[in-house]
Amino acid sequence: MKIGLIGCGNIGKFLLQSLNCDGFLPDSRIETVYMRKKQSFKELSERYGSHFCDDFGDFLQSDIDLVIEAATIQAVRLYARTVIEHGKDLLIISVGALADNGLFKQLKQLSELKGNKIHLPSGAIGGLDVLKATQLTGQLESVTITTRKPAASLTDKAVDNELTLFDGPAFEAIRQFPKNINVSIILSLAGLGAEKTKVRIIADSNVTKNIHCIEATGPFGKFNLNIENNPMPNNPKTSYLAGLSILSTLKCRHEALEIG
Ligand SMILES: NC(=O)C1=CN([C@@H]2O[C@H](COP(=O)(O)OP(=O)(O)OC[C@H]3O[C@@H](n4cnc5c(N)ncnc54)[C@H](OP(=O)(O)O)[C@@H]3O)[C@@H](O)[C@H]2O)C=CC1
Ligand SMILES: O=C([O-])CC(=O)C(=O)O
Repeated sequence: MKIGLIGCGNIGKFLLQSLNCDGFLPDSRIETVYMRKKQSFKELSERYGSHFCDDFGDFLQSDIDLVIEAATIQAVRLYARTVIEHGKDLLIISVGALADNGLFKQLKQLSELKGNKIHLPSGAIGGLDVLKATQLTGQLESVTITTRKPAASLTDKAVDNELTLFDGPAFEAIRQFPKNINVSIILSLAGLGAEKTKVRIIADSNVTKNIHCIEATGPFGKFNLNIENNPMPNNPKTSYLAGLSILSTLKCRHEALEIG
């Protein structure tokens, strides 16, 4: 699989290391990277062996089948449509962009029309299989996620113990915390939507992990998931699992046997 990557931050570099250097998926390689900081091109291309460019047209013209977005919600807004229009599959990790229902529908319709796939990895959480199964059969009544991160990842304010920064629906949570609560939108897409999915965001001066606690209820029963993620070394806001979930999505793309 020939991959194009948008964004070369924390997750982007993790993917370059995993695919191009460590060879975790032997048939997949990041061929081209689109990024804005031209001054790092030489060093990065020597380290990872990819072609780096700052012209999006050149990026799309390069020999790639799938584009991974690992940048920002704004980058999804800017580039996702064009990527699909050019007949490429697309993997989005800044999935909070899809809280915008108009954009979500547009990308879905466009990919159906072009015969391309859009992949939305589970990111820093799990349990989406449970939500999808129960939602499909009308068995899902409520979904809540409580996210607790080290205080400095969420706020500049001094926090003594813990401070609840947000308590409300997912669509508003991602508007206020676009770099910290993408998980609430993948949860919404799998379950009850961004208006009915409830979110609490807590800045905690006592934790070093990114902790997500999910609770779902309905006639099917009750589901609880508590995940304590180690953060990535260079961006404590982002959990290591988010990067791992992209690798897993890539691995499953063409497999004959599907688990979960
Ligand atoms: N779905 C999930 O569960 C999770 C999602 N995320 C999301 O994943 C994304 C990546 O995370 P992470 O790698 O940690 O973030 P980083 O901030 O480490 O890296 C993002 C990179 O994207 C680049 N970038 C920003 N805008 C653009 C653009 N328009 N075009 C090209 N490059 C751009 C930035 O470069 P520059 O220097 O040019 O600004 C930066 O290097 C974020 O949106 C984050 O919120 C993170 C964790 C979990
Ligand atoms: O990485 C995490 O734990 C969650 C996160 O930042 C996000 O959902 O945007």
